[in-house]
Amino acid sequence: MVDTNAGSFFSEKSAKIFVAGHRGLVGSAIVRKLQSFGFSNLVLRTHSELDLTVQSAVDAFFASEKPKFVILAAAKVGGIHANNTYPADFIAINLQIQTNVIHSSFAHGVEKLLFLGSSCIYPKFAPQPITESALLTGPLEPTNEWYAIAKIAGIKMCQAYRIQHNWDAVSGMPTNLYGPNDNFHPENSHVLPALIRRFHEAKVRGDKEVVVWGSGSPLREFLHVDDLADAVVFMMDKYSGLSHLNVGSGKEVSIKELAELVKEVVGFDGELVWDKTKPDGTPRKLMDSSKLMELGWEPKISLKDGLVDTYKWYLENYAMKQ
Ligand SMILES: NC(=O)C1=CN([C@@H]2O[C@H](COP(=O)(O)OP(=O)(O)OC[C@H]3O[C@@H](n4cnc5c(N)ncnc54)[C@H](OP(=O)(O)O)[C@@H]3O)[C@@H](O)[C@H]2O)C=CC1
Ligand SMILES: C[C@H]1O[C@H](OP(=O)(O)OP(=O)(O)OC[C@H]2O[C@@H](n3cnc4c(=O)[nH]c(N)nc43)[C@H](O)[C@@H]2O)[C@@H](O)[C@@H](O)C1=O
Repeated sequence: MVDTNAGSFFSEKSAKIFVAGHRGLVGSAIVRKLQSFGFSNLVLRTHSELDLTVQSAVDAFFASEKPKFVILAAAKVGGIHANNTYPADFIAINLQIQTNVIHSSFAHGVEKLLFLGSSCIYPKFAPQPITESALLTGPLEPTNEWYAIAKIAGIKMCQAYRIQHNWDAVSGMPTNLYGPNDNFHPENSHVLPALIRRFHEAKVRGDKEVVVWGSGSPLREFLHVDDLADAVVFMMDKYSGLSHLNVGSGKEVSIKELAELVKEVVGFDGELVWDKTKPDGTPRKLMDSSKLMELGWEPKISLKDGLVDTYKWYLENYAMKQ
């Protein structure tokens, strides 16, 4: 279902847009993309200025700012270890943030909201490539089911408000993302930034080997965050329907292939050692993003180019400060 309201976003470059989570990997890329298109009235709040888990503060913010559009890129986010270690945080914080932001957006007259979920919403053994219709057809991957349940609730909340109130809330489900402003924490980050940092630090120290988690056999689909930001702005303009939409590159690599590529880009010339005591997680999660692609969006940045760009960003902005 595609609504007739679609297509007006680009004609409203001075409309007030609240980008929640604007300092994160995704939020910062969305801000860059909106600014590059000439959107000039962005409302931004850091976590310490506005804690989105506090319902009264969120409601007061919407009552006074009254944004016209909302892009929800604030969440408790992390890789396989963080999801597996802090399940209470992942379910509770995400349910709180998204419930507060979605409800207050509706209550204070926001015209359109875009919610971001993740490919982990799908069953662990969903048929590949995964279509939107695979949602709620089987058990989830245990390492991230708490986060996935919160994200599924977010999709359903957007759908419920559309059905009951005819309100324009849409959901995008990105695949594994990477790029500038990623989280490079050694344990809590996702695989790609974790490996950039580990290979870089090993190169600097002159180590002979680098430890990589799991068996190396899981397959993952990676998308550069600038492509995701392009999809988000595209959806704000062109999409207004009940179904969530997958946002992926359509290309997958094994973790072993990824590790070899990061090793090459960073210039580490030692060996890889696999720590099989660490979980592999989902064996494969390639999404079918044809619904979004048929509307006219396409990814542009290859994994190799994106990795080179992200390692450059890491060297200039992160490694320098350690
Ligand atoms: N990274 C990925 O690979 C993927 C991400 N996504 C989705 O994209 C969205 C953004 O993720 P990403 O950019 O990677 O995450 P980041 O951790 O990089 O950024 C999250 C942002 O949310 C803010 N935030 C967290 N808690 C609160 C709070 N209580 N109040 C206000 N702000 C808060 C953070 O602020 P602060 O840092 O100050 O706490 C930060 O700016 C999420 O919905 C995520 O599920 C989906 C698929 C893959
Ligand atoms: C986006 C997605 O991200 C999470 O799911 P995930 O795809 O499993 O994420 P990941 O990037 O952490 O791991 C991918 C693979 O890579 C392997 N791996 C090797 N070495 C390291 C390593 O050093 N760090 C990490 N994190 N993983 C490593 C790791 O063992 C796994 O096999 C969800 O929890 C959830 O947040 C979500 O939606």
